[in-house]
Amino acid sequence: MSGNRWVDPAPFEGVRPRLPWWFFLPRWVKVVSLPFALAYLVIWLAVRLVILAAHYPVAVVLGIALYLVRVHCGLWALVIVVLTTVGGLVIWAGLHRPSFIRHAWLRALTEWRRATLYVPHWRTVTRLAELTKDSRGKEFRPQLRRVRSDGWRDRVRVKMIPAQSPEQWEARRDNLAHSFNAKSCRVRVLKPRLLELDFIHSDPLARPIPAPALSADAVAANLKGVVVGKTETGRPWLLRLLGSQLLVVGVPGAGKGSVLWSIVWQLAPAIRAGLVRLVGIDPKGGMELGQCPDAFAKVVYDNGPAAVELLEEIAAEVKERASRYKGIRRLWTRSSGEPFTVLIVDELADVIAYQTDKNLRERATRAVQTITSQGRAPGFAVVALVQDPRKEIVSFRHLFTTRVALRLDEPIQVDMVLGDGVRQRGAAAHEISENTPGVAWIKQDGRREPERARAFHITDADLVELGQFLTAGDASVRELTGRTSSTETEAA
Ligand SMILES: Nc1ncnc2c1ncn2[C@@H]1O[C@H](COP(=O)(O)OP(=O)(O)OP(=O)(O)O)[C@@H](O)[C@H]1O
Repeated sequence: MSGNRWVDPAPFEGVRPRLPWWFFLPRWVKVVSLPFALAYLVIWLAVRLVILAAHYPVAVVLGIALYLVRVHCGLWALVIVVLTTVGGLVIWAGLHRPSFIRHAWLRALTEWRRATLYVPHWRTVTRLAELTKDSRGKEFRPQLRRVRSDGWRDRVRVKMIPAQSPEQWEARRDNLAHSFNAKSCRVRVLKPRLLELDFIHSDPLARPIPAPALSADAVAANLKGVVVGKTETGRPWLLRLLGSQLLVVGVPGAGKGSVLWSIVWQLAPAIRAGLVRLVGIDPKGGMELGQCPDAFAKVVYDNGPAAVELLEEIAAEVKERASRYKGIRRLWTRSSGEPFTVLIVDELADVIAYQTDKNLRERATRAVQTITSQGRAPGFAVVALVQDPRKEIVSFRHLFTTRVALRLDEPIQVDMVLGDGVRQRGAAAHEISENTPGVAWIKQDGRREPERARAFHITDADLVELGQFLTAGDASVRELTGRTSSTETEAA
């Protein structure tokens, strides 16, 4: 007050303390509920301990064992046990490295990364990346679940908060990768509300993968899963040819040739036995397919009338076989007695888009469309290689059920090849290094998750060997190359 004038006091701006609801309960209610509250607390603590032991089994078991040794046997016994354990681990690693890495090293690494990286920073990172939400004074936080380290990547399971979508996590892949010291991060949906984040630390496909020995067993060739390389998880990269059409896209030097020759390499025994027939078109004058012409029943080194006629011939065969199969079989099988036909077109754009003659262009496009759309059942597969995935170049990309994106220049090209949303799930084909030709992202129709893999490195010497394998008998190939096929090794 100044003089007799009333001055309003400043409004109270402090945060009133929020007391918990049970504080206002009558005293007798509190006394009655106390044993129940204590029992609940004990159960909660026990559950937390079990969860802790499940997340850190190695540390918990080791810690308890060492503690018991120290208490019951003394300090020297503890030192001896520690030295013996370390010695045992070193011997194990020396004798059988893969099992040591799998059962000891990766388990320890998992617990280390969880304890030192993900648990301490999870709350801060999710808050700063705006993946948490405040509602009515309550914070909703995504839960950090199971962590598994594979060495080159950490798989981190996350339970999303209500009303959150995987896209929100996909949009923050880079933020998460940097926050957890990883090179990149991928988001996979395991089931509703449960995600798995892959934090990538190194590239398991950094080294070229040599071609395996040529198999002499023609029947072993599995057209539903031709092994053309290795995936980043260490499994074989299987490409489906039977019932599938394949589009391989990559900038010059991305390694399209290695995908193409890896397919031919694995089909070689079946080609030699007449179970599979290869037909090829190489508009680059034979620069690619001319390296092993013996693999092909028919091959044209041009994009002119001869190439278009070959395409039309195959299209006519597709229709003729399809009409014969009608009502007899729904999908080609070996018992049909006719060879499975693989049409390989190196640089498809030269045949259907860059063709100067409009008439030839339209005829070629029609024929390729017929083969890709109707060839599935009668046993025809197209393996089309192309550098430019734009719609103007290949207007019928959707007809290819398996799409392989090797190194590309721009993110938009990845979307064109693999389809919308696949890049956001981690398939960053535009980020594949120039130093790793043959590395690709693969998307198969019907499978949500894309796969990353590297094709075999088929060298010029391998192509010479392939040519000899296709024209000569096994013995001469062995003499020439000194390699033993996998089936022979098994037989031995
Ligand atoms: N899987 C692979 N592993 C290791 N090196 C590879 C692999 N694939 C290709 N390379 C190497 O990369 C280079 C380019 O490969 P390739 O010629 O197959 O690329 P491309 O995409 O077919 O190029 P272009 O479109 O110009 O024909 C070659 O030197 C080859 O030896």
